[in-house]
Amino acid sequence: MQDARVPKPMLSAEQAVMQMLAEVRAITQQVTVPLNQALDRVLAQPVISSMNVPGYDNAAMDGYALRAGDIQPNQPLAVAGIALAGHAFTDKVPSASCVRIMTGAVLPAGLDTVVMQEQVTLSETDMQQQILCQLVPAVGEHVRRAGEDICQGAQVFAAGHKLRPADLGLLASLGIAQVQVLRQLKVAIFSCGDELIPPGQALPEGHIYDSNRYVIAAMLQRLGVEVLDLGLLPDDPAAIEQAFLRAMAQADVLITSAGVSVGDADYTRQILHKLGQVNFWQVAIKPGKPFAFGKLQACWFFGLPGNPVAAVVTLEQLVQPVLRKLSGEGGQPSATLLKAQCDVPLKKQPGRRDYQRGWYWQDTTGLKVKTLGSQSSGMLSSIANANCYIVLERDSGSLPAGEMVSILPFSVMLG
Ligand SMILES: Nc1nc2c(c(=O)[nH]1)N[C@H]1C(S)=C(S)[C@@H](COP(=O)(O)OP(=O)(O)OC[C@H]3O[C@@H](n4cnc5c(N)ncnc54)[C@H](O)[C@@H]3O)O[C@H]1N2
Ligand code: MOO
Repeated sequence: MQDARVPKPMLSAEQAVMQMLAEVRAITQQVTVPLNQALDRVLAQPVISSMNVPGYDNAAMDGYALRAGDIQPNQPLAVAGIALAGHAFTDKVPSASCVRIMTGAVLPAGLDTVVMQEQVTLSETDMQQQILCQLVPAVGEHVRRAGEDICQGAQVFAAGHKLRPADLGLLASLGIAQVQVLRQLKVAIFSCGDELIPPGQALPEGHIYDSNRYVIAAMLQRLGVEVLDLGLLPDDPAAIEQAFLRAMAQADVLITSAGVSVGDADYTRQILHKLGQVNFWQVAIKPGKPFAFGKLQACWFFGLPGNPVAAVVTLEQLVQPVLRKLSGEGGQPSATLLKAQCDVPLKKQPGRRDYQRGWYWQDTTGLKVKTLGSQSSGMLSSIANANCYIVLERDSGSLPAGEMVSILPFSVMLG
């Protein structure tokens, strides 16, 4: 067993993430879900379009469909009929004629151009309507061509794509009513500690409310995984071991918070060593230094630090990429660091990369950011009131107000 008192070399966040990513493999089981339940699900197979979208040439504007070559100066075109969306227009259109057409209606055979109704002068003689074009249109103007959005046979999405709201619309536009996706990753969570009380109950002296379970469950929901909440446990080895065994039997992943630092009163560490292989790491980030990762038979284990903000930061920055890989997500979005001018001085000690909680906004001179109150890793208000991290690299010390700093807007897990 490792001796918790022996200082370990600190890993960078990138090293920790790379080591974990190298170990895990994506789940492979597939399920079929109807489109209206497919949001945030990961495609198990590529989607190939079996049709053109649009399926036919149609009008992009309300106006008149015509042959551009028929337009001669001061020569009106006779209106030969009307083409409405959803209704076939089958009449042959004589030369030097046009058809009144509505947006989305099929372009009548032989015609090649639509002129907006605002750009024609309409007149009527002997029950016959006719138009005079005010401008000479380019051939094909205001016509949406068959297949110009999506071509029959084209790959629309690759396997591993996580479906977003617009994607569901696009699949619907192809007539796809259900999709083959990977089953959801099942993530068990629990909180543990004699000092913890569930919200809604009276708080005895020397106790705090269990907040980590609520933040962690909500962040996991945002990621689109299935959450198995095993509740709040006392510091009782039998109860903790039972919860571990349940997670191992029912979940792909177990995420706990607390018990990963050097304190004495944690049975968690002993039980983890008994049930599987778990490494206790020191990661050079603040907050979030103590962190555990390993495997309990077939169940991956992530031990987040107990301090609430440290739990949030490690879940978002270290665990999120691994959960995305386990869920089968390909081409994970890389976090985009932005530059902003910091309105306030920042306190920092060199040694770890800081994820200070900040609020950024745009003003006339560019992006600005400020911290909001204390940066203690026990204070959830520091993250609840923030919309980004101010990322200060390992070697950096304190900074005066006015410096340009790197900011990392919150990911979907916190946004
Ligand atoms: N001597 C040292 N002490 C500590 C170190 C260290 O390096 N040397 N690291 C500190 C850091 S950094 C962190 S972070 C914490 C992490 O400790 P643990 O993960 O072992 O967690 P605990 O000590 O059990 O709890 C820490 C803190 O979090 C509160 N907590 C725990 N669970 C919850 C919950 N579900 N909801 C709300 N709050 C929770 C707990 O009451 C403690 O206050 O260790 C430092 N110590
Ligand atoms: O993880 Mo601790 O301070 O870094 O809260």
